[in-house]
Amino acid sequence: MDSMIKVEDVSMKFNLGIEKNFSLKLFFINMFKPKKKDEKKGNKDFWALKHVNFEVERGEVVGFVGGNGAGKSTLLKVVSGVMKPTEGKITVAGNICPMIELGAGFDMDLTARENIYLNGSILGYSREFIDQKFDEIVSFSELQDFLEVPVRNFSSGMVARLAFSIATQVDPEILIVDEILSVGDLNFQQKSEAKMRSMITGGTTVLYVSHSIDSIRSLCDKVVWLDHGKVVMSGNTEKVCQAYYDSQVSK
Ligand SMILES: Nc1ncnc2c1ncn2[C@@H]1O[C@H](COP(=O)(O)OP(=O)(O)OP(=O)(O)O)[C@@H](O)[C@H]1O
Repeated sequence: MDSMIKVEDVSMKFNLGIEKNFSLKLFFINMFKPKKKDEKKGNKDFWALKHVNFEVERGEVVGFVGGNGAGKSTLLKVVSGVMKPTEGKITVAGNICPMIELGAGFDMDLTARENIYLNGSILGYSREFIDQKFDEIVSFSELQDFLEVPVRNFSSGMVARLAFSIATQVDPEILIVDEILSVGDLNFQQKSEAKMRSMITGGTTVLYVSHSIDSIRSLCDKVVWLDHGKVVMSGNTEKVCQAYYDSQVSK
C-alpha cells in the first residue's frame, strides 16, 4: 500500500510558563526577573505527545479519540506542519488541508480576493491553480458581493465561510479535521458539513479528531486512542472504540 503519512517516534514538549501567553513584553520582563528554583531546573516542561508512532495509507480515514488534553489537537497540528515536533520525524506525501485554525493565514488588511490568493499560496498552490479554482471558491462562499472588501470588515462567520471555501474547493489529498466544523449561519453550516462528509467518504486521506464515538465509528477505517500524549491502542475501529468506551464507563 501507498503510505501518505508516517509519524515516527514523535514527541512534543511545551513550556507551560511561556508558550501559551508569549509576548515580547513578557519575554523581557522574564529576562530580568530572578528565576525560581523549579523554573531553573525546567520543571515547567510538559510533554503533550510522547513517542507517538503511526502510519496512514492513501485514502484511509483515521480517527483520533481520547479525553480532554490527551494530545489529539497537538498531534494534528504537528502533522499539518502548524507546529514543529520537539522530537521525531513526520513524513507527508501529499498536500494537506488543515481545517484546524480557519482563517489563521488571512491578512485582515487585504481584500477577500487577495486573501484567496494569499491563502492558496500558504496551502501550497500555484497562482494558475487558484485562477482555475477562483470562481468555485467564491461561489461556494456566497461572498460574491464582498470580493473587494478588506477582510477586516467581515463578520467572523464571513471569515470562516471564506476560509472554509478556500480550504475545501482545492481538492486536497489529505484533509485534517478537528471535529466536523460547523461554520457560518445555519444554511452554510449544513452545506459545509455535507461538503466535509463527502470529502471524508470520497477517497481523500483524512485525519479526524472527534469526541463523538458514533461519528468516528461511522466514518473511520482505523482509530488511534491517545491518553496523556501516548498511544494506548490503535487499529481496528470497532475494537479501539469499544476499548475506549469501556475505559470511560469504568471510570
Ligand atoms: N501551545 C501550548 N502551550 C502549552 N501547552 C499546550 C499548548 N497547546 C496544548 N497544550 C497542552 O497540551 C495538552 C494537550 O492538548 P491538546 O489540545 O492537544 O489536547 P486534546 O486531546 O486535543 O484535548 P481536547 O479534547 O480537550 O480538545 C494539554 O494539556 C494542553 O494544555
